[in-house]
Amino acid sequence: MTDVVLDGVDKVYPGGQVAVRNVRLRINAGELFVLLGPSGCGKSTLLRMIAGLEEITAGDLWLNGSVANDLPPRERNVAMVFQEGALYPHRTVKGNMMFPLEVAGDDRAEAGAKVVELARALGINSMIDRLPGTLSGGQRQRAAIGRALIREPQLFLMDEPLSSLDAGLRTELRIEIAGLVRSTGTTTVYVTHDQVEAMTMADRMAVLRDGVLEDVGTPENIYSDPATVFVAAFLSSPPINLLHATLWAVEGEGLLLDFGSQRLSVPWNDPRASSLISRHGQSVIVGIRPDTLAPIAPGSPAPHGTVLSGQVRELEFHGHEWLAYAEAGIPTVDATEVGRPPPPEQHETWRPGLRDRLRDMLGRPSYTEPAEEHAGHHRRTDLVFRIPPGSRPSRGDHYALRVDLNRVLFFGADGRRVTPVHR
Ligand SMILES: Nc1ncnc2c1ncn2[C@@H]1O[C@H](COP(=O)(O)OP(=O)(O)OP(=O)(O)O)[C@@H](O)[C@H]1O
Repeated sequence: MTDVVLDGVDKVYPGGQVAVRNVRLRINAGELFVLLGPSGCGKSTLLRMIAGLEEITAGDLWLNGSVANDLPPRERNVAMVFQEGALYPHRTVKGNMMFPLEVAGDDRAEAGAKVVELARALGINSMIDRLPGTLSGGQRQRAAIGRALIREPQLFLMDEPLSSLDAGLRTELRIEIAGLVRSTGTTTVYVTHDQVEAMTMADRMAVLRDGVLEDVGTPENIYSDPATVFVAAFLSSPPINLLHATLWAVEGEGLLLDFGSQRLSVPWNDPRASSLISRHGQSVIVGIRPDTLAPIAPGSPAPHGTVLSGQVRELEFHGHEWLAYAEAGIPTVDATEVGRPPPPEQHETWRPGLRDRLRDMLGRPSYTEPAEEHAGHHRRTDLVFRIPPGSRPSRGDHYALRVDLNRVLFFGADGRRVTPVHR
């Protein structure tokens, strides 16, 4: 087992392409650690630097307490599996798995027994005498994983090993891989762009964007307490509602989230109020996951400041629930835009009527100043929410939705969380 530390690591490819920027990360010995992010964010580059297949431009890589920047790959005791695990086509599964042991000069009988044992754990023991060309994609990947693990590496690196398989097989194999590497205790770094794979497999995970580490933590941490808008959006399926609001501190009422046509209010006794008040008069991004919105039966009372409403425009039936897309007249934010330079046509949206009323109430001259920050690119789109099965919703229906304010997330215009992130 090896622990891996990346200390301020950069990668700039010849030609100037910056793939990884100042990554600081500790992967603990024995951990199944997932690197998650969209295509091109630098996941493979980071993995290849750990393997020694790519030079580190700046910063240090530590393996087991020693700087390993210049350590040749063969001296790192690392095994790697790629998207298409390359097997020797003229060797059987057993021959492929035996190969690393043969090279190391291991006893043949002992090596053979080891291969059979691992093949059994991987569910391919009945096909160890077959050639790779006669196997399915999933079986080939199992054999490639077997060949990588047979040497009992200190560090196991996997680069999207399931991405060429169909959905059912991916689900089956991800459970098996996680079980296998946990049972061996091998430190494993697993790269994927699939958030479900990351959340279901990882002990801890990191989310990368444009070569920058946006967040690191357990899947539970990152899902419920994301550091940035990008992370919240990347891990949300169905998509998180990211609503643009202006935040006003209103005496006697609480922190008013003004969405233009609708409002919510966070009471003063909410533990986040002390952080939110510093954003008085500014743009914020309010993150509301669909499972944080509950349809209210017509006529049922709801506490003041906890309800949003919309008219259903589209419906999707998912068996265990309906997913509704409702027009709510609220400007929404595109997570991929936040934290990047704003488009030139962007401008602050605010309501002079409300601003004037609040100025009168609080007597704070700052209301007359336009907010300095901008929260990404605003579009008027839909509010996504869930409707329990058994209902018979229709397009055009009006819904009032109770918002679980405790689970609402607040981000600044730069995409970072306004309230403290707990790790
Ligand atoms: N050899 C190279 N020379 C120049 N640029 C490269 C090279 N390899 C990768 N890049 C660039 O570095 C960035 C990160 O690439 P990388 O392959 O690490 O991303 P990734 O997150 O693994 O993407 P994917 O999921 O699509 O494989 C990309 O912009 C890519 O175009």
